[in-house]
Amino acid sequence: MSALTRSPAWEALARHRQDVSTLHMRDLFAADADRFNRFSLEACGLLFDYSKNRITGETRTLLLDLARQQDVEGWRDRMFAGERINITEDRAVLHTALRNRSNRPVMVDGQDVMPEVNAVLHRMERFVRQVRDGAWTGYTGHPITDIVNIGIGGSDLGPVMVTEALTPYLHPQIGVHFVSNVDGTHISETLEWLDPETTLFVIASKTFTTQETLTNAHTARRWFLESAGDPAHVAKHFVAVSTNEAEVRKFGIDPTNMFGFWDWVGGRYSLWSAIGLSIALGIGMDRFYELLAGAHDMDEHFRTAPLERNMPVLMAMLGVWYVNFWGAKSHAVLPYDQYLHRFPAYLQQLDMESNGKTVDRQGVRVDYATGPVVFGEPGTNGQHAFYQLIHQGTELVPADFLAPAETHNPVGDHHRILLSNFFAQPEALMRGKTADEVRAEMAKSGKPAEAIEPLVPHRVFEGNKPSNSILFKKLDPHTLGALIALYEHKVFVQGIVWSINSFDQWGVELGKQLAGKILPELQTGPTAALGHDSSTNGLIGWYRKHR
Ligand SMILES: O=P(O)(O)OC[C@H]1O[C@@H](O)[C@H](O)[C@@H](O)[C@@H]1O
Repeated sequence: MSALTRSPAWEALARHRQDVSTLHMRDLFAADADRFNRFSLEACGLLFDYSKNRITGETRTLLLDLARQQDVEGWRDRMFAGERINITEDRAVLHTALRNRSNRPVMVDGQDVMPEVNAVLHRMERFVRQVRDGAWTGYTGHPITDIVNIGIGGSDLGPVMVTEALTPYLHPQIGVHFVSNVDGTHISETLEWLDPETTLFVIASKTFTTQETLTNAHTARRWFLESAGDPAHVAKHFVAVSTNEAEVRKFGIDPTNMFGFWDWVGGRYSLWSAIGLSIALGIGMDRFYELLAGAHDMDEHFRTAPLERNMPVLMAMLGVWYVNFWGAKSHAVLPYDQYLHRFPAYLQQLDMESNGKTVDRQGVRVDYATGPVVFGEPGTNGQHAFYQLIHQGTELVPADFLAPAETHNPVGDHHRILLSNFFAQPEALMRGKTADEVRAEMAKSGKPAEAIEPLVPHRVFEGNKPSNSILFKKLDPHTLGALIALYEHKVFVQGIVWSINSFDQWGVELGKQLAGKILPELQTGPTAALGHDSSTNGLIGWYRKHR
């Protein structure tokens, strides 16, 4: 058994889990009129209601004991202080410095990184202003009408999610597009509608060696040069965002058109860096600063609020409660805001790439579950698809419901209808419907008892299904910044509790290596020998016959 599962705080929670196993939230609410007040808090413009969870006051105390035992506060302070807590890559983890609007010095290896951070922001500011004002023109002297961000993973998911979320703030004359997939369909379908004379490509890659991104970037360059002819025009239409100046040069982008960042910014935490350039080009630099300020507010809350009133910590520990003590294997994120439709996909990388680990920081295999499978869709679409399983299936699926009080699109009764669903679903999950309630309801329809009884089990909802509800006034840049940072810190806290390194991603490498070996094999004739297992040989063989 690991030190964690033998630890006093863990064992106390395991015992407590037995004590509360028969409690139903319906009864907890009935017994305590103040439950909402006791289990909710507001910070950074977000109301976080976690009263619809399988918890009592004692559960919260014991969960926070576990957080303290695992030294969440110490690790948090080490992260903010720029210590190299990403031990397998020997790097600091400082996405918080990118949005440190207080400008407090942040030291890495004895050097304050804030002047460099601010210098890049100022360069971005100048460039963004020129492009948005039309002062930056393409090779025929016309202003830029379309931005294409070419990147993948953290160099795509954050920018695309934020750009979608902040659509109401986008420049009316500038379209922002994203190409990530190496599938030629993605770039072909994007370029189809664009004019090379007025298109600006942002090649976003921390390493500038990512196969998908470079393949797409070379295709974009060929497409551009087919019209522009002279490679000297590339400078007006291609900028790079990267930490790797040598590779940027090799690609043919002048470093004066490069926006840098640093190895202490993880890919999935990079939207706050120059990787956010496409966001800033879309919404403008002032709005981008508001996004940073929202995240900074959440950083300050996370850094200073006592654990009992600390939103990311509470959220994280509730996740630990379900994953480790109730056997939950997944977590649903359900935004009741169409603009947040890429939020679950973004969180999949943030959470699953960070905490999808089997060994602890010392490299020892863990004997407890780590990160859950994260999934989600905007409400109400999800309701008409997979909510059935959440309400009546055998799996326990804790869920986060998110919604704005105010909509950007006040059309008729839409927003009230949307919100009535947002309020109803967590209530239904919590309350459920008993067999007697089903019988009474069906009897009202005049059905005879013998017709009712066989249907009762099918119509019963056990209830007691946990959820968090997060409400905010309006989805604006500041609120979105706070919301993203909330989830970043949640994932951080869970990684600390599980004693894993949340900041590497070795698990993505093996597939890349094997694809590198297979690529040349796809060019050889149908009979060339293949050295894989029989399944992989069979699949490649079939492809070679049918291509
Ligand atoms: O920005 P880069 O270097 O092109 O990397 C893109 C993505 O590459 C993937 O391999 C990593 O798993 C992600 O974390 C990363 O965001």
